[in-house]
Amino acid sequence: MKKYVMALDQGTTSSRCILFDKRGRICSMAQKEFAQIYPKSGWVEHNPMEIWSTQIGVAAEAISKIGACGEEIAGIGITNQRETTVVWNKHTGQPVYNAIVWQCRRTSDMIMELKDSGFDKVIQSKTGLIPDAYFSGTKIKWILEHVEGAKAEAEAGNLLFGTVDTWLIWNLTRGKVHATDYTNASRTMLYNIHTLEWDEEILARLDIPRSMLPEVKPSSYVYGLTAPGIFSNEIPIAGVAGDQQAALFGQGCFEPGECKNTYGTGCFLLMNTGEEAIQSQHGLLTTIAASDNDKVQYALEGSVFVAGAAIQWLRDELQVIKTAAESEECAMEVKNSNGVYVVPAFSGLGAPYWDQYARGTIIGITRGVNKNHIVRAVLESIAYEVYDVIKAMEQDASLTIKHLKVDGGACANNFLMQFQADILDTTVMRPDCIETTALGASYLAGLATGFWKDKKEIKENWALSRTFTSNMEEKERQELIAGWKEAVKRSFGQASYMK
Ligand SMILES: Nc1ncnc2c1ncn2[C@@H]1O[C@H](COP(=O)(O)OP(=O)(O)O)[C@@H](O)[C@H]1O
Ligand SMILES: O=P(O)(O)OC[C@H](O)CO
Repeated sequence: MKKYVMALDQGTTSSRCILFDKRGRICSMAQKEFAQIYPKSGWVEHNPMEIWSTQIGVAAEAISKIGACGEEIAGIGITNQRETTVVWNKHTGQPVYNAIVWQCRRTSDMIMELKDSGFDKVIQSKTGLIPDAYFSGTKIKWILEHVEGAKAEAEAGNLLFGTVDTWLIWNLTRGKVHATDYTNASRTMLYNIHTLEWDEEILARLDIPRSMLPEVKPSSYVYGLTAPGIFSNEIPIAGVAGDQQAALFGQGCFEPGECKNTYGTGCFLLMNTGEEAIQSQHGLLTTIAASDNDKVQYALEGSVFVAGAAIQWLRDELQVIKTAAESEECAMEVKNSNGVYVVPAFSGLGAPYWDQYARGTIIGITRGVNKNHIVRAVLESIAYEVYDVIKAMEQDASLTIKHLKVDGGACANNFLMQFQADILDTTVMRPDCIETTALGASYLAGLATGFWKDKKEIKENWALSRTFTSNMEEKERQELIAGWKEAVKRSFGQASYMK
């Protein structure tokens, strides 16, 4: 009997596996962090073999923790850090270079060239994206231009490209399936989100051979079976979606106007816009949302590059906290940030500013500022970043967001959630299950394999854990926001004059 759906959640900092039951409850979970590689300032890489080994390792661990067997698993849903780029040899399965991570800034100058020639407009109208080093397109170009022999091998049809979902599917099927889903394809900057095809004009401009690209399939669809020996039996890979689109689905945001915000390494606000691909006038992206059939749905997205990563920076680099959770205690020790603002533009700024050359900035330091003020200012900065993207979304969609569904690791922080509600003057709703990314992927797989009947059944699983409502006076809110806007301005363009 089928008891579980297995979600493989390959995030920026860790690989996770969760087994969910029919009611969307977590039955088993295993997680492993892996190495972040920073070869140069602004560059970020992962080892693709470590992505694979940690992901398959946590899958085995989650299964054995509860003594489950392969036969009890109805299907696998894959969800992943998006845009991160892997190129490998299709005969040996060996990557030709490390995975270039979505946060990596190494192709900023390539993007500037595209902008200078006006090609950014072509890209935006076809892909829905605001050209940036964030997306996969220029990362592939960089690998082909900088790895010895890669260009010729790619032209000879020997190299394959994939985002992390594709890399995992390839390994799970031992090279049988080279595919991705609509949501991940829509983050490559190579995919026309209106015609649902790889775009020949953009491929030609970036000099990327079409033969490297995976087939594109719906998010809820049987991609193939795991190869013999991977698990105790062959399990269908039946759901695939980029992590932010999976979270939107996992939160049950199926109708136009419904939105969620995920507080993970970065922060990603997504609003379902149904069959309409709205082009933002305020610095947001148009992207493909996950759906339960082969009919494509769209979403508006505000992508903030650094959120929980700033808490990790406090923990690992500054070493002012020992655990991420300790940031909440520090913030509550002080009444306010004592005039300090932190802009965590470690990887430039994404939505709504899109400044590739912005860098991290701290302003307002006086002699009385202590570590708790700095920690508090970092947490507050996450809420301000979200404020900026919410305001952009409200303008684009001509509506007011009165309730915000949240998820992701950092939404466990009560101080942050309260400050978020204060700054937005909006009710923040935290569900019982904050692992909605994994949950969304499992829903997609469970719908494709008949484990769940329909979206109605899924929606009934959503349960509220806690709401946060605003306690702040309007005057204070406006003063704080004005200070943030000033701080953001100071972060602009720093990398361009510090080269
Ligand atoms: N209690 C907390 N307070 C603030 N940040 C937290 C807390 N717990 C986890 N985080 C942050 O959340 C992030 C992990 O969330 P997760 O959703 O697992 O991210 P990802 O999928 O991007 O790896 C980390 O960056 C961590 O610093
Ligand atoms: O790893 P996460 O959860 O922060 O998500 C990363 C995003 O998919 C990047 O676009």
